[in-house]
Amino acid sequence: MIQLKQTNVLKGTATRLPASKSIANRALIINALAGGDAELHNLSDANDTQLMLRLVNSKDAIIDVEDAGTTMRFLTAFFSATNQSKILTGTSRMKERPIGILVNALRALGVVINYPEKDGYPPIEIVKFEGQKTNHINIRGDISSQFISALMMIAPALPQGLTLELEGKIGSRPYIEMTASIMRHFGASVDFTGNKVTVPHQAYKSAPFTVESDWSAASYWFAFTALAKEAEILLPRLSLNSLQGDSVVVQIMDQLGVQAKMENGMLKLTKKAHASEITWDFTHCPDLAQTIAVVCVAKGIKGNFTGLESLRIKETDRIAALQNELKKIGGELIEIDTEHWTLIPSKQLPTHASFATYKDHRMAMAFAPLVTLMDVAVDKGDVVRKSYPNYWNDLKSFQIPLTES
Ligand SMILES: O=C(O)C1=C[C@@H](OP(=O)(O)O)[C@@H](O)[C@H](O)C1
Ligand SMILES: C=C(OP(=O)(O)O)C(=O)O
Repeated sequence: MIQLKQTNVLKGTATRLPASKSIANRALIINALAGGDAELHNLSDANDTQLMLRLVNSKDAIIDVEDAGTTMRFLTAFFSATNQSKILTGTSRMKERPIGILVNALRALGVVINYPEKDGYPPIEIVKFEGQKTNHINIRGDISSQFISALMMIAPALPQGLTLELEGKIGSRPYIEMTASIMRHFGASVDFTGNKVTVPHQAYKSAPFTVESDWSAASYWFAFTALAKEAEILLPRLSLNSLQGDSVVVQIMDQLGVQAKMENGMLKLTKKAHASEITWDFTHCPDLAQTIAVVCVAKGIKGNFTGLESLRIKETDRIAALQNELKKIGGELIEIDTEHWTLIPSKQLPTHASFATYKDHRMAMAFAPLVTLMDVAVDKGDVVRKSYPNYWNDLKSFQIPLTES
């Protein structure tokens, strides 16, 4: 349990803001396919990236990805394309996160894959790649973009290359663009236009690469700024012109009372006036939804949200987790229909609250900024290691009294 004492003036620098695990995990896969000798700078110390770093070269027969979605999906494609027979497994939650769409695509390509436990879910057993059977695959775009990114990254290594036709709604599109962009950095030609991705067979080229800071992690500092009485927070190594779709947090938080400006190479966050209601579609930035929901509830801002569907299959069912925990501060997340949610803000905040985290790093990190308004307890605080291992240390550096028990 992490106990935080109310602190409503925040001034300083989040010096340990991590590098993006999404970017790092792509660079690690592509570098391995390129021969593995590129200099990769600023790799994240996040557990998801540390897992990828270790597992991509592992000679073990059983690969445990723990709770890392990208590591699971990207390695499934990587070990398939490189014809390494492996069993990939993970936490009990990972065994509930779907992988059937990716496995079906790999099977169509010519990979023999079995499900040792439940059809459509990890663990999976990669038996062998029998040779490429097709170079054209139709794939749903609405469950997880990670399946598409995984296939794109191995496509140059496939003898016939690969065309992917994305069907239905495409979610998390910026993550697909990010994949294309990092592939191009490593010398690959990729075309992603409309709903079609085309990647010819080709060799990746080794090239030095530096990972940007993580915009999803930065979102929590926007939340601290939005909720504090006074704030001036500096964030290092962030680029406004980012590969990361979550940099859209600048526009969302502009409506929620945060001004963000580049100053001397750092992003400076200060307070400004805010709207009384916000309408936002999270289809392309699902990882920001928890941060924004907490800020809206605490600041009395009504939310009209769409694009939350994929939240149900992340580290936890994030819709259910938000509904439970927002209630504790007087907020309500109401499902209007399968695509629309209304967020009712709090009329009166409590003086203290204790939050469960559901083994989800983003539950812990999204609720912590409430410390600017009340005493906060966060259960199982070490979940942050997935993406931002130094989160609590960064909070301490802002003089927020913190005890662990
Ligand atoms: O490709 C990536 O790095 C990611 C894609 C998104 O997942 P979905 O595509 O499943 O929405 C996002 O939620 C996840 O944190 C990271
Ligand atoms: C959904 C997330 O990660 P993943 O799907 O890679 O486990 C996340 O970091 O919020």
